[in-house]
Amino acid sequence: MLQIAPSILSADFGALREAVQGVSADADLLHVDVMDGRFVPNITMGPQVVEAVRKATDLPLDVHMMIVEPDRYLSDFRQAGADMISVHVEACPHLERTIDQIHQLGALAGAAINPATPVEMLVDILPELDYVLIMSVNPGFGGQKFWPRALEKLARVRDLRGARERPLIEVDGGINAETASQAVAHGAEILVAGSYVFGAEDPKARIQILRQS
Ligand SMILES: O=C(CO)[C@@H](O)[C@H](O)COP(=O)(O)O
Repeated sequence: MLQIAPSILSADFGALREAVQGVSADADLLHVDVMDGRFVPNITMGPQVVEAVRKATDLPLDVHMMIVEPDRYLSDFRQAGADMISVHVEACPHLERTIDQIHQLGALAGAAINPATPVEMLVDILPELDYVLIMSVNPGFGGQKFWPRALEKLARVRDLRGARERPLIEVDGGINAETASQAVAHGAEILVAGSYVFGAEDPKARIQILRQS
């Protein structure tokens, strides 16, 4: 079943609780973008924000770590309420160990890859992943244009997975009504959407549109 994960990066941080509660009945997950100004050229939120969001909703929190040395912070984010944690292949020299650490903490583990990173990097670790996060923009900012070649990458992950149910396939960046349909047709099962949902007058209606994809 298709899951919709609004990204709070595009929410009004001055009214974050209201923004989160406004989508909680309609979304399946909440996506939380953690950026450090090193792995990506932007700085966003830390465990305190995750803790505040945790108190505002019962939805599973899908924390996307766009940081160097994520191993140092996994436990903090898990304690703050992260249910799913994805780390970047490009930031993890010992990805298998990092994924194992996430599992030891009791969270679902995902591997995220930038547009320029081939999905083949994941072949040997695929059976250990709960989800793969295909970036369809270069990470760092909301509101960017969908990178069409991400579609081939989604299809390649689906092929690599074969008949197995896991890892689930998540896509993030530039998702709107049109790109959502294309992404789902190529294998996406979790759609992350920031500006399309939180930039709208009626975020709930936008979630319903994405669900039709
Ligand atoms: O990780 C990121 C950006 O790096 C995303 O999660 C953004 O939050 C998606 O924003 P939109 O492209 O949907 O506006």
